[in-house]
Amino acid sequence: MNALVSICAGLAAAYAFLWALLRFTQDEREPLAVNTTIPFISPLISLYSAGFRYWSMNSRLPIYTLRVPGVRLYIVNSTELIPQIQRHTRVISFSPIMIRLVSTMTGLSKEGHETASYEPLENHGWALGISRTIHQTLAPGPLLDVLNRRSVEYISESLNKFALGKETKTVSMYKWITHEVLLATTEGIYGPHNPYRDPAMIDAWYHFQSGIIPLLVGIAPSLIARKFVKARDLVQNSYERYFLNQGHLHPGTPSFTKERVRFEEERGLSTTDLAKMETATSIGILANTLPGTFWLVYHIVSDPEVLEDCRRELFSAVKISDDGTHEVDMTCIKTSCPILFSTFQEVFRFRGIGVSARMMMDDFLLDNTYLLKKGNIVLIPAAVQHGLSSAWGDNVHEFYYKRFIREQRGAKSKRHNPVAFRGFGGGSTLCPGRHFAATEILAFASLIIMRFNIRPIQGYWQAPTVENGNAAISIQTPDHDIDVEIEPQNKKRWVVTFSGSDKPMDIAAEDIEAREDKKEAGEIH
Ligand code: HEM
Repeated sequence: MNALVSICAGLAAAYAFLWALLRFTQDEREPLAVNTTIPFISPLISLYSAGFRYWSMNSRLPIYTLRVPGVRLYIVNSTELIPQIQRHTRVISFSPIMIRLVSTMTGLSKEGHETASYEPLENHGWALGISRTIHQTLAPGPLLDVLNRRSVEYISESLNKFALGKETKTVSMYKWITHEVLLATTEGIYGPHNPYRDPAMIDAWYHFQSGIIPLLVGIAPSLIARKFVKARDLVQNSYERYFLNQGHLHPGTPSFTKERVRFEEERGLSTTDLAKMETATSIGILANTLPGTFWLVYHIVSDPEVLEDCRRELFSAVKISDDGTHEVDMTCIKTSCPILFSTFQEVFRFRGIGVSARMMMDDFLLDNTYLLKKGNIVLIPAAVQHGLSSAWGDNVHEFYYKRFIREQRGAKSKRHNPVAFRGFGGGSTLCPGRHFAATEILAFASLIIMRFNIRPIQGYWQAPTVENGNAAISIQTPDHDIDVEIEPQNKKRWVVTFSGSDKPMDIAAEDIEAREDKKEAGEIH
């Protein structure tokens, strides 16, 4: 009995202490602290149990604080606050977070970590320098065209082979699509020595990807995340062989890879650390592109109206010669298929759940109202923006494939606020791979829907649930696969080309703004 009383008294004292600690350390100018029933613990329980749905459950306040052990999380819901956060890149910075993520996830050496941590807010430091190199080599234009062309060629050749032989094939749709796109992406990015040509590397990568969160926890990974460490080491060893064999220097390897490696080597990074860095980069390159392609194909083929509209639009861009050869330039598809492009954007709105993270480098009064304290973290969950009826209308919770077509809303009606579209993040860390990924995903989906009929084996389409997704990925992943029959529509010969273009697509708010600025300056019409 006495023991029970002592335990209860101890718990009550601990609770009172935590309550007082939270209350007296929370400045009243800071965003309101919520979920404080058990101070510092309740948010962890809620986040663990609700997963990505937690953010939408708390979307009423413009901004709020979650107090968790050791740090405050400032969660931003208001669309109006987002540009203000993205403008102040020195005070509200991504660089320290990026360095920590890369270092912890990959087990970078001490010297590698020092190199990566050098001057994180300055242009000559590693973080901003590598980001600049990546953005330059992935910007629309000739360098990106090389990358896109190789991926499109791979997709076209692979689908040609797939269409040969047996009339109808049965596949697990998610597994098949992600495998095709993984190879198309990495063939483009790593050139003729692509390490993913080895099936063991592919297996190891999938395994590593599923363990990012345990690896990021960073506490004794070789004990608590043993199997993921093993998979990560296999991926790293494979990359190390690629660099030692100078795969990155092959003339068929694009500037995106060449220039990044040159930048890292100039900073004295060892080949082992280079391979570790590349292991982290592989997540950015692949983890969202694979499920993104699956969802686009799924949302088109599972709805006869969407399929019909997209097919009609796509076939108007195909040239059919006298012998029946079908010829298509994927560059035209990007620019002349507004329904398909709107469906693509709707996929990333409807399925996009990324959370942009920034570190407070100093105290800052946001919007002259909210005090954000140095050393804490700002989070912008895309799921909140994507679920705002104020931004998207009453049908916000439906998949509406024509949502992004401007004419759809009438000439006079207002376009949706592009800032509320966060499928590719925003601000200084807006995904630089969006144009590459969009081209590849659109090319794959286009060829699939033009060349094949896809039917679910169970006789009807049922959207997979998405409860067990990977918190490190910016888009939902299906909990189970869908077995489908794929049948070629005809046996015609297809010639697929990619002529290239330096014209960016209107994917993010920043793309639209840049185009409108150019129009105003008379540079385009
Ligand atoms: C459908 C595919 C993709 C999606 C949905 C996606 C999404 C995102 C998101 C949400 C961010 C974070 C932005 C922020 O924090 O505000 C990001 C950043 C980034 N993405 Fe992507 N991404 C995709 C494909 C790619 C590809 C193919 C590459 C490379 C070839 C790439 C490279 C990067 C890099 C390097 C960053 C960090 C940017 C920086 O630090 O400046 N992404 N991406």
